[in-house]
Amino acid sequence: MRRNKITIVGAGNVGATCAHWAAAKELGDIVLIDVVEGVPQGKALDLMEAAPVEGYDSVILGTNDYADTADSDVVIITAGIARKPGMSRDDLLSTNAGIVRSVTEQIVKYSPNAYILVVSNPVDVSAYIAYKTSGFTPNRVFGLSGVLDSARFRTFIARELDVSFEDVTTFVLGGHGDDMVPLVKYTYVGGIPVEKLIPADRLAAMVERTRKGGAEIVNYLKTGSAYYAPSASVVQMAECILKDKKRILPVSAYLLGEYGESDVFAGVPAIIGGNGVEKIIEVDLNEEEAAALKKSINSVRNNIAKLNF
Ligand SMILES: NC(=O)c1ccc[n+]([C@@H]2O[C@H](COP(=O)([O-])OP(=O)(O)OC[C@H]3O[C@@H](n4cnc5c(N)ncnc54)[C@H](O)[C@@H]3O)[C@@H](O)[C@H]2O)c1
Ligand SMILES: O=C(O)C[C@H](O)C(=O)O
Repeated sequence: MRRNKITIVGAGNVGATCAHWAAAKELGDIVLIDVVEGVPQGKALDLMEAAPVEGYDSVILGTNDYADTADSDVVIITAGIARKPGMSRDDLLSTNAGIVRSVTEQIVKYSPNAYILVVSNPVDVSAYIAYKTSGFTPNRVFGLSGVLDSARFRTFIARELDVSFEDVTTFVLGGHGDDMVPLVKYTYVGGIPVEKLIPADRLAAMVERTRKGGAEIVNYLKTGSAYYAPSASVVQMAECILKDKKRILPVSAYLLGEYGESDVFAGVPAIIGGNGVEKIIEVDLNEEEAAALKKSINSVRNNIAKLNF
């Protein structure tokens, strides 16, 4: 029997931590690849040497050679630079666009049947680049945004109410930027609408904190951005594909008319299973929410317009 094979491109903070979560969940064998020689090899070996202690059976290979990634089932792209205090995610575009494009070319060459999960920022634009470069169908290329953003919102709500994190469900629409759209009206705590439990002004403050959640961590770390919650989030997306879980998760997906938008990536709720993005779910939005979504998607479009596609 063949094990699942997961390639993680970029062996930095997010990539290495993805390998950690994926191994701990025994999602399959893992290849960690980076342009820097020695780093993926060292981190992969270190992580594999934790296997006897932790009791997982994932073989973890570090490499600089794409031939080792051949026939991957899922590829997670984390390659590129991260922002520092004072920068926006969009400031990363000029560097990361070329990296995502060249990485995608290599992935497609060696793993023509893979699902590609994009993390590198600005993620909605990076996912667009990976999608166009790969030539894959849209269900097979999508990006990390809403799982992370909604995990932040869930965390703030759970701490406010001192309840289990697991009991809070919500989702976030739009691009993974400061104008993302957390949806209070679709937020529940143990099945109870959150608006019945938390006053409107407190919720508004939590929505704002969620929008700036990435920057909050960057301002603490100073040298880079968040990686524990991001890597846990994208590994959950990989798990949904590999186990055909059909969970409804907010992901950055290619829109073909949904929410009135086309030829753009943006965060939307979708069924994620063995066929990747199996169905995008459209929810009712009031005028204010629809306008906020349009604004957020327009900033993704402005960045896409800077690319040569
Ligand atoms: N979408 C999200 O929600 C989300 C969340 C967290 C981080 N990110 C983004 O993920 C990216 C990685 O963040 P990080 O904290 O791991 O950064 P990092 O600097 O720790 O790691 C990036 C790694 O990419 C490698 N790399 C650079 N060019 C490469 C190439 N051509 N091929 C292979 N590897 C290459 C670097 O050598 C480095 O090891 C950043 O762009 C960051 O903004 C996105
Ligand atoms: O904020 C960043 O630059 C990284 C990531 O997109 C995040 O939301 O943590």
